[in-house]
Amino acid sequence: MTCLSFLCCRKLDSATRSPELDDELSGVHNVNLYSYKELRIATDDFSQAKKIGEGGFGSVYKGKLRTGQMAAIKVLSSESSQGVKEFLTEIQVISDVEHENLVKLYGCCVEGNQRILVYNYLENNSLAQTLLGKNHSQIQFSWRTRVKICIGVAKGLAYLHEEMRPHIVHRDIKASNILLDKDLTPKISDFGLAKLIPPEMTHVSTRVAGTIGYLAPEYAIVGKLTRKADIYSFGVLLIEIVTGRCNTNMQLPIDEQYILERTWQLYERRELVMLVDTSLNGDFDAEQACRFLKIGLLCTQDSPKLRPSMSTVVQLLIGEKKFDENNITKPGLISDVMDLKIRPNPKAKPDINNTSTNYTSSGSENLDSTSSTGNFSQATMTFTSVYDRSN
Ligand SMILES: Nc1ncnc2c1ncn2[C@@H]1O[C@H](COP(=O)(O)OP(=O)(O)OP(=O)(O)O)[C@@H](O)[C@H]1O
Repeated sequence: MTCLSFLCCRKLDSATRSPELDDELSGVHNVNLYSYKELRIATDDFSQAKKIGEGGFGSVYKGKLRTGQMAAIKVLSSESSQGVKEFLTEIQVISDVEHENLVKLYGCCVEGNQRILVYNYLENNSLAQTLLGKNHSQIQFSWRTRVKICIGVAKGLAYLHEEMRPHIVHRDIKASNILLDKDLTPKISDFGLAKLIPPEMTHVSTRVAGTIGYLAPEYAIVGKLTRKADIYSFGVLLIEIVTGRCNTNMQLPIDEQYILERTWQLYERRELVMLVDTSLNGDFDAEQACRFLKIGLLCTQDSPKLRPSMSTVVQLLIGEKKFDENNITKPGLISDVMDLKIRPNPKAKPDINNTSTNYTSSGSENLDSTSSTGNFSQATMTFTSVYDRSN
């Protein structure tokens, strides 16, 4: 294990490293550099038995490091040039980040074609596989635990948005990116899509990346990225945690398929309490649960200006601050990939080099938009919208 800032002094695969990669790495500090050999030993040669997950950019293995620490070892798929970019972004972004509700990056491995990230191993998997993937988990998510998870995620995001300089927008807040440690403390993971927003800028224009179902309308349609896009995704996640269901479920009756639409309907009928996860068997604080659902609606307002900042969300969740219900209007909703094709921004100028809509899945799940389960909506996607003018 070597400190990455010494990398340039070592003739480590310099023949196979691009000058671009060297450039990117020279700016990265505070990250340990692991040899491929150490990680191969830790994972029994990346054996199936040690594999714990598969994400959009590669496979994840569990392994014991030489120090005795358990680690989650994420091997980037070697064909993906986009993956290398995500890899470098992830290192740059999280090497400086330390917070109870953010996954800790121990270090990385850059040898030959290998790009590997080494994280703190979290014992209790992701919210997607536990809370929302009910059949595969023994974990009981009591109301207290859910409150702790919602507040923890909100604090982690508030830290990225407001305490980090430059501000960090995560861009892919969703249930599969919230991991749980042995005490069910939530940790936000997967910073590969993160974007840094310098303090003087209000937003950056970017190729859209994220997960349908969690995407803020203004970001999905014209690629305008601000912290408010994460706040929208957090609102969707908050409602998922209270209700115990995925944001999209095509197997439900038509007016219940999209969780935001359903939440709005029941809010208007003053019947929000009916949405709370029935597996709690009524063992929850109804006032608090309805407040959380209303905060979810506030976070997912169509106009980004109407969404509260994350530090305000934390205060609202813990009851330190109150909100005016008159401020809640119908949430914005992107329900279908097709929406992205047919709703261009009339003010934006098209880029002549980039006039087609190009959806590239980086996820491992079924991206067929006719899928009856609606699973496509939970995979991370990157796509270039018609009016994208950026990177
Ligand atoms: N630090 C970790 N500790 C324990 N398990 C982890 C850790 N990181 C990832 N995993 C497991 O590996 C799986 C894949 O993670 P990864 O971040 O690569 O993709 P994802 O977020 O599920 O999907 P996508 O990249 O398409 O958004 C996770 O769902 C989780 O089960």
